[in-house]
Amino acid sequence: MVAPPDNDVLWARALHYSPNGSPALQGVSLGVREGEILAVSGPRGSGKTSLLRCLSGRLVPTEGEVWFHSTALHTMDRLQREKLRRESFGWIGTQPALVAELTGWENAALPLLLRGTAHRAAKSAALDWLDRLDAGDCAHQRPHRLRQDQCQRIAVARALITLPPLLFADEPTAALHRADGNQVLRTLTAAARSHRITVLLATGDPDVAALADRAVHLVDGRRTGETPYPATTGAEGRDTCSLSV
Ligand SMILES: Nc1ncnc2c1ncn2[C@@H]1O[C@H](COP(=O)(O)OP(=O)(O)OP(=O)(O)O)[C@@H](O)[C@H]1O
Repeated sequence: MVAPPDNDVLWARALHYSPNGSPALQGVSLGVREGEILAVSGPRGSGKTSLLRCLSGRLVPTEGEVWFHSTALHTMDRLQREKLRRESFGWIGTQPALVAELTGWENAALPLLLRGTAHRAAKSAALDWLDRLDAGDCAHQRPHRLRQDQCQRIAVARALITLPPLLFADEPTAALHRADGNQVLRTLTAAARSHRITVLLATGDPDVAALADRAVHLVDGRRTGETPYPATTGAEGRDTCSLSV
C-alpha cells in the first residue's frame, strides 16, 4: 500500500465498485488538492454518485484504495468511517433530507448540536449561514412549509456550518430551477474558496462544472478525461471569491 502524494487531500487509486455484479466504477483514480473545487462530470449513470460515495466512506469500493491525507479509508471499519465522516466531511445530496420535526435553523445547526456546541452559539451560526444563503426567513419553519429550494439552502447551510475540510456535493442543485440553483452554487463555491474547503462537486451540467477549478469526466464508470478551468474562465465561479462569506 502506497501513501498518497503530500499535496493531495484526497487520493483514490483504481477504484472498482460493482453493486449486485453490475460495474458502476471501473478503475477510477484521482487526486484532489487542498482547497480545490473539483467537478466530477458525466452523463446519467456514469458513476458520479458511486464515486462520491466511495470517496466519502459511505460505500466501500469492491477494489482499490481511498486516502484522506495519510488515512486509508478503504481499510477502516464502519464505525471508524462514520467518525471520520462526522468530524471531517460534509455532504450535500440532490435531495435535502432534512429532519421533518426540526425547524430550519435546528436542521442547519444539527452538526454543531451533535458535537456538543452550546445551543446559543449553534443557533447564532445557523442563522448566520441561513442569511448568507438567502434562507433567513426559513429559520423558524418546518420543512413541510418550505419550497424545495428553501429546503436545499438549509441543507447547504447544514453542510457548511462546521467548515469541513472536505465537502462532497452530489448534484446539489439538480432539483432546483436554474436561477435558484445558480445562486445556491455561487454561495457554496464562494464559501468554499474563502474558507479553503476542498469540494468534490458531481454534476451532469457543463455550466456547473465550469464553476470548479478542474473537472474529471466519467463515462460508464471509467475516467475519460479532464478539463482544467483556468482563472480566466468560469468567471462566475471565481468572481465569487471576493464575496465575504
Ligand atoms: N446499489 C446499486 N445497485 C445496482 N446498481 C447500481 C447501484 N448503484 C449504482 N448502480 C448502477 O451503477 C451505475 C452508476 O450509477 P451512479 O448513480 O453512480 O451514476 P450517476 O452518474 O450518479 O447517475 P445519475 O446522474 O443518474 O445519478 C448505474 O448504471 C446504476 O444503475
